[in-house]
Amino acid sequence: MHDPLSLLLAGVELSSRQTDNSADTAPGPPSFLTTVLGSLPADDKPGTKPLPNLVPPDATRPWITLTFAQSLDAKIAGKGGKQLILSGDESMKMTHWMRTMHDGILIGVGTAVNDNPQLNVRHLPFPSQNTHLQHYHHPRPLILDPHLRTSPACKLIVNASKGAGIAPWIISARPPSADGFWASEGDVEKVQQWEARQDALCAAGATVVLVERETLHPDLPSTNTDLPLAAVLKTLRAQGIKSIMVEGGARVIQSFLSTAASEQLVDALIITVAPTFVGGDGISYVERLEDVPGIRHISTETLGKDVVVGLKVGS
Ligand SMILES: NC(=O)C1=CN([C@@H]2O[C@H](COP(=O)(O)OP(=O)(O)OC[C@H]3O[C@@H](n4cnc5c(N)ncnc54)[C@H](OP(=O)(O)O)[C@@H]3O)[C@@H](O)[C@H]2O)C=CC1
Ligand SMILES: Nc1nc(O)c(N)c(N[C@@H]2O[C@H](COP(=O)(O)O)[C@@H](O)[C@H]2O)n1
Repeated sequence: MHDPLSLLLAGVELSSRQTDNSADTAPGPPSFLTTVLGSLPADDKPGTKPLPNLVPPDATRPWITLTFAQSLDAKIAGKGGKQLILSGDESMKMTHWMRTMHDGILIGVGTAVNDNPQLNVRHLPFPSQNTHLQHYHHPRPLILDPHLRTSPACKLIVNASKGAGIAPWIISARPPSADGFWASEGDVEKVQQWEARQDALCAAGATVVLVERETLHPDLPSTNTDLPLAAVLKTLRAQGIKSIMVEGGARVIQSFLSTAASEQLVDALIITVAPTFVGGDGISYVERLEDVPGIRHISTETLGKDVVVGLKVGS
């Protein structure tokens, strides 16, 4: 039943991942990554600061690198959203180098709840002195979470409370006013529950960053609770976040790609393709990459068993 081939086809990791404890064996990011995104000035040790050259075309938003790992049949997760480790050791390490290059790392609450990720850089070589967290730049975790579904007991918050991670910012929006013309009795309760979740997250050490909902008809009740990406990015830029690595999941990738088809919102894409098939019941993103205007190939590299493709958008 669980022969190596079926496990491989299901995207299951076959060997245990080893953490490389030598800072000398892998002194810096793979050349593929520096070709696509750039590198730190020679005076700075690799991985210790976000890249200063990641500058967006205008000051209304941060630089956006959209990145994910997919199977040959373009799935990013298994049946029912089961988390799959698609990246091999080498491309996973590349992803961790990429994390050091950005001010923030953004995921949707679907990924936060489903994967309970750490979003740290633990696959990079340990420096001989100093702790991992002190040596490397760790990006600020950013979670798109309109209904505050993130658990106060998730790894991101617990790690930060132990001094072993950067506390996440939960990006949300206050629910529509409970005393407006369209409000119903249930709305009062919804607002109270949202406020209770906000208090619990803040008490656990997270920061809730509020975004104003932008709607064409502010007097009508909104059925779409997705946070407007342009407003999210503007808020984050105003809070000092100059570059963001967007790691998924499916709906967030879809939102960024569909918005990028009409306005420039994504600056670079780095896609890891693992030599495995997940099958028709796996989770995919449905937007078409070719619909993003100005998208162009920059570099491709084989890292272990995977192929990693780097693209850029705009000039
Ligand atoms: N292979 C890979 O590289 C990766 C794979 N994954 C996989 O992806 C899956 C999770 O994806 P998915 O369930 O789609 O969840 P997402 O992580 O994409 O989160 C989606 C949720 O984010 C909230 N949200 C707020 N604003 C927006 C917006 N503008 N656009 C989209 N979402 C918004 C919504 O929350 P609400 O519902 O509360 O309104 C929405 O349901 C998991 O299976 C995970 O393992 C994740 C990352 C990388
Ligand atoms: N690069 C990459 N390859 C995969 O195979 C993946 N499944 C992911 N997933 C993303 O990484 C998060 C997990 O991060 P930690 O290992 O907990 O630090 C996961 O939530 C996805 O965002 N990425």
